[in-house]
Amino acid sequence: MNIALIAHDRKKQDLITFVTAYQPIFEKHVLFATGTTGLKIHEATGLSIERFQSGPLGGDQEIGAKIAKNQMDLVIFFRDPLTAQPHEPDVTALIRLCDVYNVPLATNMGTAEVLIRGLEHGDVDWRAYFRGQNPRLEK
Ligand SMILES: O=C(CO)COP(=O)(O)O
Repeated sequence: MNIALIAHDRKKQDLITFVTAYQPIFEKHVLFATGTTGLKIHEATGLSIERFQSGPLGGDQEIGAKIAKNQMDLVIFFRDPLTAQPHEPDVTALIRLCDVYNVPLATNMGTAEVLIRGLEHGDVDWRAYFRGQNPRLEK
């Protein structure tokens, strides 16, 4: 599965902690991230992550483009609900595209726990069928 990892600055440590806790699961999938988030997760875990631009410079939109092309299966986006973001329209657009394409989206750690355990349990396998692929054959 293709998984996008994104966190606003005050949520980055939470996401690093989360990915570290579930690293054995994340290792089985293809990871993408906005620029700074991806760098920090890579530094903390050594996981291989394809990085896009930093969020304020267009990274959210790049991930949105992959969603629009049916190339993203799950999005974990730890938003900071208490800090205004200069690129708020991009954040809103990314979340909107997840809803347009029925891509599972966690915007906080509580939901991310449920999603990642469900992923391991095969509950997201329907995404691969949706893409016309066998979920057991792809990384
Ligand atoms: O701003 C972001 C998401 O909206 C995240 O971007 P960075 O990962 O580059 O900090």
